Amino acid sequence: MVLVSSGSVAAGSHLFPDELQQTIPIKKAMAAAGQAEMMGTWEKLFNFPTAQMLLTRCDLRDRERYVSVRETIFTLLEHGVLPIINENDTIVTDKLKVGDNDNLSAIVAAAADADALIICSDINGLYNKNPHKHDDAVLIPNIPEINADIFAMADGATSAVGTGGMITKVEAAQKATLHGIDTYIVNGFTEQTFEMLLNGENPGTHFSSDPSPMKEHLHWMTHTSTAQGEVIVEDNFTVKLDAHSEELTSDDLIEIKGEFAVGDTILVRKHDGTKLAKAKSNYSSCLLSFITNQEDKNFASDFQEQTGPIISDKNVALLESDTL
Ligand SMILES: Nc1ncnc2c1ncn2[C@@H]1O[C@H](COP(=O)(O)OP(=O)(O)O)[C@@H](O)[C@H]1O
Ligand SMILES: N[C@@H](CCC(=O)OP(=O)(O)O)C(=O)O
Repeated sequence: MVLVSSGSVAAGSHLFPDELQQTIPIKKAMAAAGQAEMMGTWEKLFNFPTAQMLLTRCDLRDRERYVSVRETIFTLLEHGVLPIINENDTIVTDKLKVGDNDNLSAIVAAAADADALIICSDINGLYNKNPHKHDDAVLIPNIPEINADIFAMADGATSAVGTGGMITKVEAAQKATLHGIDTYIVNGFTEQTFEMLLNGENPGTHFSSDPSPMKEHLHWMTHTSTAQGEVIVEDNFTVKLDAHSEELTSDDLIEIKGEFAVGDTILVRKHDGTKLAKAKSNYSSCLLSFITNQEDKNFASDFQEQTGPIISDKNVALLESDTL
């Protein structure tokens, strides 16, 4: 069991009673003060040891740090200590944060090789429309596949402390099920929920895991890692996932954007803006820009012959939607 818990901002808010507006610096201070109180509350409820892990997107998008996070989770579990994970709200900026604990929990579930992800909410599960706005909304007990129709049912949050409402929960379910993890959205306020879960019953909405999940490192690249830069390619370019073909050569490149090093994740994007794939770059942005700007095309092919392809087929994750 791994617990991803929100609550630091809410727990710390009473220490800042005169702040009518929760600005970002105030929220960060509330989180710093409230995180200890939140952990104290959990510790009082359990008769076994707990451990705190505070993460940011930076810790998860970097493969080395991600592997280190996994190692700590597994070590804690092996020693009977419950990892309690939250975002490190005190140091994150918009660029560095995951932002909501639904998506964070899906990333953690993937990192922990979880069998199931259980998202406890203030409502029984996903309804066909927001029940706080529509009296005739109906609970959907089983969702075999997440598609645009399912996303269309999900609306934002209505509570003062919730972030994302059902939208981020469906996003989390998509990340987890593609990793082969069964996902549940349940009501965390009722005891019956947990009795049913322990009996192997579904108390809310169950999203079935994908029967052919993505390979672990490709899932990480698609759903956790963020691209450090972009390579812009000709509009007629297609990514071939064939071990014998050159995936990307200098002839296909039009422009290099951003700064990235060897091993960083990059986005392969068509000139018309379409996102094609995320991939691990075997070249730095500096070297790729140099190669792209060479008049002598033989230079690039000679260079690649010795150094190898820009991206290799084993480290390419095709993108199906424009949202990742
Ligand atoms: N289709 C839907 N089904 C159920 N709840 C929905 C739906 N669309 C939006 N919501 C809202 O999402 C809320 C749950 O999300 P959120 O407030 O972020 O919860 P939590 O704080 O429990 O994570 C519900 O209380 C409801 O207002
Ligand atoms: N990390 C923040 C909470 C983030 C958040 O609100 O997430 P969620 O539980 O998805 O609504 C905290 O501890 O206050």
